[in-house]
Amino acid sequence: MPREVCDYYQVRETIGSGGFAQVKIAKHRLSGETVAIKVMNKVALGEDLPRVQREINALRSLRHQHISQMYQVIDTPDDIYIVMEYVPGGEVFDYIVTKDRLLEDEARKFFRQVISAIAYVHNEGFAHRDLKPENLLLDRYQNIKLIDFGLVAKPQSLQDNLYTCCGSPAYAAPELIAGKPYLGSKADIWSMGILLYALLCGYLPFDDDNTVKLYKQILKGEYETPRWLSHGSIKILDSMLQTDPNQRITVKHLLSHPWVMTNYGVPVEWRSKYKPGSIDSEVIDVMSQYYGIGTTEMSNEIAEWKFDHVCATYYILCNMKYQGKRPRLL
Ligand SMILES: CN(C)C[C@H]1CC[C@H](N2C(=O)N(C)Cc3cnc4ccc(-c5cc(Cl)c(O)c(Cl)c5)nc4c32)CC1
Repeated sequence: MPREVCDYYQVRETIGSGGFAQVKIAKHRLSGETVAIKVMNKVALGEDLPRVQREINALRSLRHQHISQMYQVIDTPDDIYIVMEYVPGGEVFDYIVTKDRLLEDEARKFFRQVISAIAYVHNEGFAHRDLKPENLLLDRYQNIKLIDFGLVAKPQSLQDNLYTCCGSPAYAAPELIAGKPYLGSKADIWSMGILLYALLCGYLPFDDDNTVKLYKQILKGEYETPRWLSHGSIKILDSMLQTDPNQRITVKHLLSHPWVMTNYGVPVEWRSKYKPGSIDSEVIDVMSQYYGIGTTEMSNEIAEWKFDHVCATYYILCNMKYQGKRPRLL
C-alpha cells in the first residue's frame, strides 16, 4: 500500500470484488471511522481505464442520501483508489434471500428509495446501467445506498452495449440484448422492473442458465405473475417491463405512480437532502479546530470539493452525524 493511502487509512481485508476491482475495508485514522476502498490496478484495467474515469467523474457530481458517497480519489502510478462511504447492512440481495420475498409494503419502502436515487442520477445527466439487488446496500437504518457506478453513462448519448459483455444479462433490457443503440435511462427503468419483481417474488422474471434461452425470454418480455401479486403490483411491473423502450414509464412518472403512492399519499422525494454548496458548520468547526485555521478558510477549502483527504475527512464527519455520533477527530 503506497504512503498516500497508508498515511490516512489502515487498510484491512478485501470485502468484495467486482470485475477488475477489489473493495477493501479500512479505517480512517483521524476519525477511527470505517470506509470502503475500491482498488484498481492500472495495468490490469487496460482499455477499461476510461470506465473508471467515468465512474469517478459521475461520483464527483453525485451527493445523495441513497448513494454511497465517494470521499477521496488517490491516483498513484500503479493503482487508483476510490475511498467511499462504508455501508454496513449488507446487500438487498441477501436480505430478500433471508426473507424469501418481501411483502408489498416493505418492497414499496425500498423501491421508493431506489426511485429517489435513480430520479436524482437521471436528473444529473447519468444512467447507472447496472441496477440489481447486489448493487443496493442497506445502511444501519435499513436505508438503501446505491453503489457500483462502474457502468455509468451519460443517457443522452446512445450507448455502446457494454452490458452484454460485462453486465448481468438477467437485468438487461431487450434493446440492449438486441444490440440496438439504446438510452441508458430507459435501460435503467427496465432493470428497476426486474428489481421490483425480485423484491416482490424472490426470484427473477426472466431466468435461464442457457444465455440464449434467457435472451429469447427477455426479447419476448413475457413473465409469470404469481398469485400473491396484487393488481397494483402487476400494473406497475407492466409499466416498467415494456419491451418497447418508448412504451416504458419514465422515472418522473414513477415518482407519483399510484402503487408508489399507496400508504404514503405523497410522491417520492428525489432531490438530494444536501443542498448544493451547503456546508455543515458544526463539522467545519471541528475541522478548523483540528487544522488550526479559521472557519471561513476551512469552508472555502471544503467548497472546492477536491476529493482529497481534507474533503474525505469532512464527508466522514458528516457521516458520523448521520449515524448519531458526535463528529470528532482523534
Ligand atoms: C459485486 N459487485 C460488483 C461489487 C461488490 C464490491 C463490494 C461491495 N461491498 C461488499 O461486498 N460488502 C460486503 C460490504 C460493502 C460495504 N460498503 C460498501 C460501500 C461501497 C461499495 C462500492 C463498491 C463498488 Cl464496486 C463501487 O463501484 C462503489 Cl461506487 C461502491 N461496496 C461496499 C461493500 C458490494 C459490491
